[in-house]
Amino acid sequence: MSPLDGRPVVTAAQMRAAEQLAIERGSSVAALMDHVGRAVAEVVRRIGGGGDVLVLCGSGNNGGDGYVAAAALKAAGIAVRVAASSPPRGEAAIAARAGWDGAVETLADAAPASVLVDALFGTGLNRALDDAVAAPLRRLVEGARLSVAVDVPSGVQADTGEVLGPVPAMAVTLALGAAKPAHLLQPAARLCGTVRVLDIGVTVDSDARVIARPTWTRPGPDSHKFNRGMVAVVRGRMAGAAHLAATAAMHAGAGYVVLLGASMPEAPYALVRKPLTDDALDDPRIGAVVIGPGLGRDEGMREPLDQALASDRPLVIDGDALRLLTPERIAARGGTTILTPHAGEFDALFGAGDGSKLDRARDAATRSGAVVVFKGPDTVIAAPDGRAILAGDANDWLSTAGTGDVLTGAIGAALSSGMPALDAAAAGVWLHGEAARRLGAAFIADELAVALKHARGML
Ligand SMILES: NC(=O)C1=CN([C@@H]2O[C@H](COP(=O)(O)OP(=O)(O)OC[C@H]3O[C@@H](n4cnc5c(N)ncnc54)[C@H](OP(=O)(O)O)[C@@H]3O)[C@@H](O)[C@H]2O)[C@H](O)CC1
Ligand SMILES: [K+]
Repeated sequence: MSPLDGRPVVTAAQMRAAEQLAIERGSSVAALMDHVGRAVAEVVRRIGGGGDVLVLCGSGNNGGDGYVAAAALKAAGIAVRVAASSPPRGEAAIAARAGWDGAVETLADAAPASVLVDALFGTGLNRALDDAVAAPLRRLVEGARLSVAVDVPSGVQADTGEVLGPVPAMAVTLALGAAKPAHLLQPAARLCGTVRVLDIGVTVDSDARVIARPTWTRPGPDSHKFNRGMVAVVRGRMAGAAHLAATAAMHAGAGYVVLLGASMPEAPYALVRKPLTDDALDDPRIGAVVIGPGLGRDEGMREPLDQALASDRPLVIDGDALRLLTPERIAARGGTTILTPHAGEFDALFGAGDGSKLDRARDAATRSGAVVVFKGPDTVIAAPDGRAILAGDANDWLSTAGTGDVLTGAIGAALSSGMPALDAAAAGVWLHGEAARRLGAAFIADELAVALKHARGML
């Protein structure tokens, strides 16, 4: 059982393919199910505190895992009961059911136990839970001290993170073999509780991963202000937003941050202020140009945006600037570009779509040729080559003005240090998330920008 950080994220189809490969190499569905069920039982035994257990089993292989787990718990001396929504159907699940020598109660009649194991539906969920399942599931979860979902909470669509029906929140979810998008994407992720990956003896790989603590070198004896990273932030109509981004870039560890479009010195004096002259972006030491926070969407702001797009410097584009662009225009730029849209900006730029957030972010990255940071309560970072990084579990208190500007600045700092774009975007998202976690509640964006330094100090 291990935490999610840096682990592959696979769809149900990818998981089935990995399972198929394991079978071709000599395993079988029954052997995998046996492995899974025993591993689930071991975790439940460890975290269940010796309490009695009720295992809910569905008709498919998720239910099969449940029967094996129940038998293994019983063999370990735990008081365990089983209730089923319907009889097992597949060969392996039928065999697993046969390995359980106790009674099988109906869901509607089952009494709660201190530990509930939800093995009703996993990656095979294909429609909303009907009331005959949803109502007892809720009652039994509410009646339990601890609820553990096998693979995904039943009612959660593993690939998209959609929640099909009124699904109760679980305390722990044991992701089998690898994380699925639903463990990171909202609204499903909120229902998973603590997610741990359970090794099931199947090798999985994917071009999507869970965000992990970044590798971001600290300053050394050879460091100076320019080789630590120089960030140029273009100021627009709302000076405060660019100021927040610039402050964030400084506290994320950039060596030199210049605010372009301002000339009067004011605190903080470490922030260099210069006018946005025609050659302001030509300085080859600039490692990242940040444009968009508080830029303004009026025609007058097209000029600085054109200047930024025309420069050969790596670019981070946020906020208002995203409203003045098209994916084709960004793709035509060439060079390194990172876009940081929230849902409204994303829809305006790429169109509203009905795919999963992961699919939509990937599609946007392909179309724009940019790394796309599709931010929100869950954040998907996608690169044009198909790689993706998922960050769940954001602090809800981030839903306040200016926190997006801080993220843009943090990403600018990472990019200016010379990291590849996807890594820089992920480093900024990680730093931002960690700073917010440390601040706790009701913080403001100004504090978040400063708190980046504490998160940076952890690296
Ligand atoms: N991936 C692996 O390596 C392993 C995974 N295991 C476990 O298997 C499940 C996936 O099992 P699967 O049998 O494909 O699917 P489910 O158990 O999730 O669902 C079974 C069937 O249930 C029906 N269904 C779907 N949604 C509903 C609903 N809302 N209400 C009622 N019934 C529903 C559907 O059948 P239909 O014919 O009725 O459409 C599903 O097919 C995975 O999550 C793991 O837990 C293995 O144990 C081995 C290794
Ligand atoms: K389940």
